[in-house]
Amino acid sequence: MLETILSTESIRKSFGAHCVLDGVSLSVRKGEIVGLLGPNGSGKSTLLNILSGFTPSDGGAVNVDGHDVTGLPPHAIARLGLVRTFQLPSMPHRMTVREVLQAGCRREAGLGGALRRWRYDAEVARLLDQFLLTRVQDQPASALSGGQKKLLSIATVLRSRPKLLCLDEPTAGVHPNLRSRMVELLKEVNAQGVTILVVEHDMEFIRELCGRCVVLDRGALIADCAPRELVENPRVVEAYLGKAVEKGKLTA
Ligand SMILES: Nc1ncnc2c1ncn2[C@@H]1O[C@H](COP(=O)(O)OP(=O)(O)OP(=O)(O)O)[C@@H](O)[C@H]1O
Repeated sequence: MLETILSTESIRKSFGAHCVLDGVSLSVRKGEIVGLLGPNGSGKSTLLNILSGFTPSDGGAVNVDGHDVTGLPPHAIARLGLVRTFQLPSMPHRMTVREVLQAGCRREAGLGGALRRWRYDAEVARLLDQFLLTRVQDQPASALSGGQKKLLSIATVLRSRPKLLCLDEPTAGVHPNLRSRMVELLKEVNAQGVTILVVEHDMEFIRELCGRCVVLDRGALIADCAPRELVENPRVVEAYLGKAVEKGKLTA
Protein backbone atom coordinates (compact mmCIF):
# COMPACT_ATOMS: atom_id res chain seq x y z
CA MET A 1 0.00 0.00 0.00
CA LEU A 2 1.52 3.32 -1.09
CA GLU A 3 1.81 6.13 1.44
CA THR A 4 -0.46 9.15 1.17
CA ILE A 5 1.35 12.35 0.22
CA LEU A 6 -1.67 14.65 0.04
CA SER A 7 -5.03 14.50 1.72
CA THR A 8 -7.81 17.00 2.11
CA GLU A 9 -10.69 16.64 4.51
CA SER A 10 -14.00 18.42 3.97
CA ILE A 11 -12.57 21.53 2.31
CA ARG A 12 -15.13 24.32 2.08
CA LYS A 13 -14.90 27.65 0.31
CA SER A 14 -17.44 30.30 -0.62
CA PHE A 15 -17.02 33.63 -2.33
CA GLY A 16 -19.85 35.69 -0.85
CA ALA A 17 -23.01 33.62 -1.21
CA HIS A 18 -21.43 31.44 -3.91
CA CYS A 19 -20.38 28.07 -2.48
CA VAL A 20 -17.44 26.95 -4.63
CA LEU A 21 -16.14 23.96 -2.63
CA ASP A 22 -18.62 22.05 -0.52
CA GLY A 23 -16.69 19.60 1.65
CA VAL A 24 -14.06 18.16 -0.71
CA SER A 25 -12.09 15.19 0.62
CA LEU A 26 -9.51 13.50 -1.56
CA SER A 27 -6.15 11.84 -1.27
CA VAL A 28 -3.13 11.28 -3.48
CA ARG A 29 -0.58 8.52 -2.89
CA LYS A 30 3.15 8.87 -3.36
CA GLY A 31 4.16 8.22 -6.96
CA GLU A 32 0.73 8.74 -8.50
CA ILE A 33 -0.18 11.04 -11.38
CA VAL A 34 -3.72 12.18 -10.66
CA GLY A 35 -5.90 14.31 -12.91
CA LEU A 36 -8.22 16.87 -11.30
CA LEU A 37 -11.07 17.39 -13.73
CA GLY A 38 -14.36 19.20 -13.88
CA PRO A 39 -16.38 21.59 -16.01
CA ASN A 40 -15.52 25.30 -16.07
CA GLY A 41 -16.16 26.94 -12.73
CA SER A 42 -16.36 23.65 -10.80
CA GLY A 43 -13.71 24.79 -8.30
CA LYS A 44 -10.50 23.11 -9.52
CA SER A 45 -8.23 26.17 -9.40
CA THR A 46 -9.75 27.26 -6.11
CA LEU A 47 -8.90 23.85 -4.65
CA LEU A 48 -5.35 24.09 -6.00
CA ASN A 49 -5.06 27.59 -4.52
CA ILE A 50 -6.13 26.25 -1.13
CA LEU A 51 -3.77 23.24 -1.27
CA SER A 52 -0.84 25.50 -2.09
CA GLY A 53 -1.71 28.20 0.46
CA PHE A 54 -2.63 30.96 -1.99
CA THR A 55 -6.26 31.07 -0.84
CA PRO A 56 -7.52 30.37 2.69
CA SER A 57 -10.30 27.82 3.00
CA ASP A 58 -13.41 28.44 5.09
CA GLY A 59 -13.13 25.02 6.70
CA GLY A 60 -11.54 21.61 6.43
CA ALA A 61 -7.93 20.46 6.55
CA VAL A 62 -5.02 19.86 4.19
CA ASN A 63 -2.21 17.43 4.98
CA VAL A 64 0.99 17.24 2.93
CA ASP A 65 3.38 14.36 3.52
CA GLY A 66 2.25 13.96 7.12
CA HIS A 67 2.15 17.69 7.95
CA ASP A 68 -1.02 19.65 8.64
CA VAL A 69 -0.53 22.61 6.28
CA THR A 70 -3.99 24.13 6.74
CA GLY A 71 -3.63 27.90 6.75
CA LEU A 72 0.14 27.91 6.12
CA PRO A 73 1.49 30.44 3.59
CA PRO A 74 2.64 29.24 0.15
CA HIS A 75 6.38 29.38 0.91
CA ALA A 76 5.95 27.18 4.00
CA ILE A 77 3.94 24.63 2.04
CA ALA A 78 6.53 24.71 -0.76
CA ARG A 79 9.23 23.98 1.79
CA LEU A 80 7.30 20.87 2.81
CA GLY A 81 7.42 19.73 -0.81
CA LEU A 82 4.21 20.90 -2.51
CA VAL A 83 4.82 23.31 -5.40
CA ARG A 84 2.46 24.49 -8.10
CA THR A 85 2.31 26.24 -11.45
CA PHE A 86 -0.35 28.65 -12.64
CA GLN A 87 -2.77 28.65 -15.57
CA LEU A 88 -1.22 31.84 -16.94
CA PRO A 89 2.41 31.99 -15.86
CA SER A 90 3.81 35.50 -15.80
CA MET A 91 7.55 35.87 -16.32
CA PRO A 92 9.89 38.70 -15.32
CA HIS A 93 10.88 41.18 -18.08
CA ARG A 94 14.41 41.71 -16.89
CA MET A 95 15.51 38.11 -16.48
CA THR A 96 16.56 35.67 -19.14
CA VAL A 97 15.22 32.13 -19.24
CA ARG A 98 18.48 30.87 -17.76
CA GLU A 99 18.41 33.45 -14.96
CA VAL A 100 14.85 32.47 -14.03
CA LEU A 101 15.96 28.87 -13.72
CA GLN A 102 19.06 29.78 -11.74
CA ALA A 103 16.91 31.67 -9.25
CA GLY A 104 14.67 28.68 -8.74
CA CYS A 105 16.79 26.61 -6.37
CA ARG A 106 15.52 25.80 -2.90
CA ARG A 107 16.59 27.86 0.09
CA GLU A 108 18.65 25.21 1.83
CA ALA A 109 20.45 24.50 -1.41
CA GLY A 110 21.28 28.19 -1.51
CA LEU A 111 20.36 31.17 -3.61
CA GLY A 112 23.50 32.81 -2.40
CA GLY A 113 25.39 34.25 -5.35
CA ALA A 114 27.71 33.21 -8.10
CA LEU A 115 29.76 30.57 -6.35
CA ARG A 116 26.84 28.40 -5.34
CA ARG A 117 25.06 29.13 -8.60
CA TRP A 118 28.05 27.74 -10.45
CA ARG A 119 27.47 24.42 -8.72
CA TYR A 120 23.94 24.30 -10.12
CA ASP A 121 24.91 25.11 -13.69
CA ALA A 122 24.92 21.47 -14.67
CA GLU A 123 21.40 21.01 -13.38
CA VAL A 124 20.21 24.20 -15.08
CA ALA A 125 21.72 22.99 -18.36
CA ARG A 126 19.99 19.63 -17.92
CA LEU A 127 16.62 21.30 -17.29
CA LEU A 128 17.06 23.66 -20.24
CA ASP A 129 17.73 20.65 -22.42
CA GLN A 130 14.95 18.49 -20.95
CA PHE A 131 12.36 21.27 -21.31
CA LEU A 132 13.45 22.28 -24.84
CA LEU A 133 14.62 25.73 -23.71
CA THR A 134 18.34 25.64 -24.51
CA ARG A 135 17.88 27.58 -27.76
CA VAL A 136 16.06 30.41 -26.00
CA GLN A 137 18.03 30.46 -22.75
CA ASP A 138 19.37 34.01 -23.29
CA GLN A 139 16.03 35.54 -24.27
CA PRO A 140 13.97 37.53 -21.77
CA ALA A 141 11.63 35.05 -20.08
CA SER A 142 8.69 37.37 -20.76
CA ALA A 143 9.32 37.05 -24.53
CA LEU A 144 8.70 33.30 -24.59
CA SER A 145 5.61 31.84 -26.25
CA GLY A 146 2.73 30.72 -24.02
CA GLY A 147 3.78 27.06 -24.31
CA GLN A 148 7.43 27.85 -23.58
CA LYS A 149 6.40 29.85 -20.50
CA LYS A 150 4.50 26.82 -19.24
CA LEU A 151 7.56 24.63 -19.75
CA LEU A 152 9.77 27.17 -17.99
CA SER A 153 7.37 27.44 -15.06
CA ILE A 154 7.43 23.64 -14.60
CA ALA A 155 11.23 23.51 -14.93
CA THR A 156 11.56 26.35 -12.41
CA VAL A 157 9.48 24.74 -9.68
CA LEU A 158 11.37 21.48 -10.20
CA ARG A 159 14.55 23.27 -9.09
CA SER A 160 13.22 23.09 -5.53
CA ARG A 161 13.06 19.28 -5.76
CA PRO A 162 9.37 18.99 -4.87
CA LYS A 163 7.68 15.86 -3.61
CA LEU A 164 4.33 16.88 -5.07
CA LEU A 165 3.91 18.96 -8.22
CA CYS A 166 0.50 20.58 -8.80
CA LEU A 167 -0.09 21.84 -12.33
CA ASP A 168 -2.93 24.14 -13.35
CA GLU A 169 -3.88 23.51 -16.98
CA PRO A 170 -0.36 22.93 -18.32
CA THR A 171 -1.53 22.34 -21.90
CA ALA A 172 -3.93 25.27 -22.32
CA GLY A 173 -2.80 27.17 -25.41
CA VAL A 174 0.00 24.71 -26.12
CA HIS A 175 0.61 23.25 -29.60
CA PRO A 176 -0.33 19.53 -29.93
CA ASN A 177 3.31 18.53 -30.65
CA LEU A 178 4.46 20.20 -27.46
CA ARG A 179 1.54 18.60 -25.62
CA SER A 180 2.83 15.11 -26.46
CA ARG A 181 6.31 16.14 -25.37
CA MET A 182 4.80 17.45 -22.13
CA VAL A 183 3.28 14.03 -21.40
CA GLU A 184 6.73 12.45 -21.85
CA LEU A 185 8.38 15.12 -19.71
CA LEU A 186 5.92 14.75 -16.87
CA LYS A 187 6.30 10.97 -16.96
CA GLU A 188 10.07 11.45 -16.70
CA VAL A 189 9.59 13.80 -13.75
CA ASN A 190 7.25 11.30 -12.11
CA ALA A 191 9.74 8.46 -12.68
CA GLN A 192 12.26 10.55 -10.73
CA GLY A 193 9.97 10.31 -7.71
CA VAL A 194 7.71 13.37 -8.01
CA THR A 195 3.99 12.83 -7.43
CA ILE A 196 1.80 14.91 -9.76
CA LEU A 197 -1.68 16.40 -9.42
CA VAL A 198 -2.78 18.04 -12.64
CA VAL A 199 -5.81 20.21 -13.41
CA GLU A 200 -6.59 19.76 -17.07
CA HIS A 201 -9.38 19.91 -19.66
CA ASP A 202 -7.61 17.95 -22.39
CA MET A 203 -8.97 14.40 -22.02
CA GLU A 204 -6.42 12.89 -24.41
CA PHE A 205 -3.63 14.35 -22.29
CA ILE A 206 -5.29 12.99 -19.12
CA ARG A 207 -5.71 9.53 -20.64
CA GLU A 208 -2.05 9.40 -21.69
CA LEU A 209 -0.64 10.80 -18.47
CA CYS A 210 -2.78 9.93 -15.47
CA GLY A 211 -3.37 6.68 -13.64
CA ARG A 212 -6.38 8.10 -11.81
CA CYS A 213 -8.79 11.02 -12.04
CA VAL A 214 -10.93 12.85 -9.55
CA VAL A 215 -13.78 14.92 -10.89
CA LEU A 216 -15.33 18.00 -9.33
CA ASP A 217 -18.75 19.32 -10.20
CA ARG A 218 -20.24 22.40 -8.54
CA GLY A 219 -17.78 22.10 -5.68
CA ALA A 220 -18.33 18.40 -4.90
CA LEU A 221 -16.31 15.33 -5.80
CA ILE A 222 -18.41 13.20 -8.15
CA ALA A 223 -15.91 10.60 -9.37
CA ASP A 224 -12.62 8.93 -8.51
CA CYS A 225 -11.66 6.45 -11.20
CA ALA A 226 -9.27 5.50 -14.00
CA PRO A 227 -9.39 7.87 -17.00
CA ARG A 228 -10.87 5.17 -19.24
CA GLU A 229 -13.79 4.79 -16.82
CA LEU A 230 -14.85 8.44 -17.12
CA VAL A 231 -17.07 7.88 -20.14
CA GLU A 232 -18.85 5.06 -18.32
CA ASN A 233 -19.67 7.27 -15.34
CA PRO A 234 -23.15 8.80 -15.72
CA ARG A 235 -22.45 11.55 -13.16
CA VAL A 236 -19.38 12.66 -15.10
CA VAL A 237 -21.19 12.58 -18.42
CA GLU A 238 -24.08 14.50 -16.93
CA ALA A 239 -21.73 17.08 -15.38
CA TYR A 240 -19.96 17.78 -18.65
CA LEU A 241 -22.79 17.50 -21.12
CA GLY A 242 -26.00 17.34 -19.17
CA LYS A 243 -26.99 14.28 -21.23
CA ALA A 244 -25.87 10.81 -22.28
CA VAL A 245 -22.87 10.64 -24.59
CA GLU A 246 -21.62 8.10 -27.06
CA LYS A 247 -18.89 5.92 -25.52
CA GLY A 248 -15.42 7.37 -26.11
CA LYS A 249 -16.67 10.79 -27.15
CA LEU A 250 -16.43 12.61 -23.83
CA THR A 251 -14.47 15.83 -24.14
CA ALA A 252 -13.85 18.44 -21.49
N1 LIG B 1 -11.42 35.37 -5.94
C1 LIG B 1 -12.65 35.04 -6.31
N2 LIG B 1 -13.69 35.83 -6.04
C2 LIG B 1 -14.95 35.50 -6.39
N3 LIG B 1 -15.28 34.36 -7.06
C3 LIG B 1 -14.25 33.54 -7.37
C4 LIG B 1 -12.90 33.83 -7.02
N4 LIG B 1 -12.11 32.81 -7.45
C5 LIG B 1 -12.94 31.94 -8.05
N5 LIG B 1 -14.22 32.37 -8.01
C6 LIG B 1 -15.39 31.68 -8.55
O1 LIG B 1 -15.35 30.36 -8.09
C7 LIG B 1 -15.85 29.48 -9.10
C8 LIG B 1 -14.83 28.39 -9.34
O2 LIG B 1 -13.70 28.97 -9.95
P1 LIG B 1 -12.42 28.12 -10.28
O3 LIG B 1 -11.47 29.02 -10.99
O4 LIG B 1 -11.95 27.41 -9.08
O5 LIG B 1 -13.02 27.04 -11.30
P2 LIG B 1 -12.27 26.04 -12.26
O6 LIG B 1 -12.91 24.72 -12.08
O7 LIG B 1 -10.81 26.12 -12.07
O8 LIG B 1 -12.69 26.66 -13.67
P3 LIG B 1 -11.92 26.66 -15.10
O9 LIG B 1 -11.88 25.26 -15.55
O10 LIG B 1 -12.82 27.51 -15.93
O11 LIG B 1 -10.56 27.27 -14.87
C9 LIG B 1 -16.13 30.33 -10.31
O12 LIG B 1 -17.50 30.60 -10.38
C10 LIG B 1 -15.35 31.60 -10.05
O13 LIG B 1 -15.98 32.71 -10.63
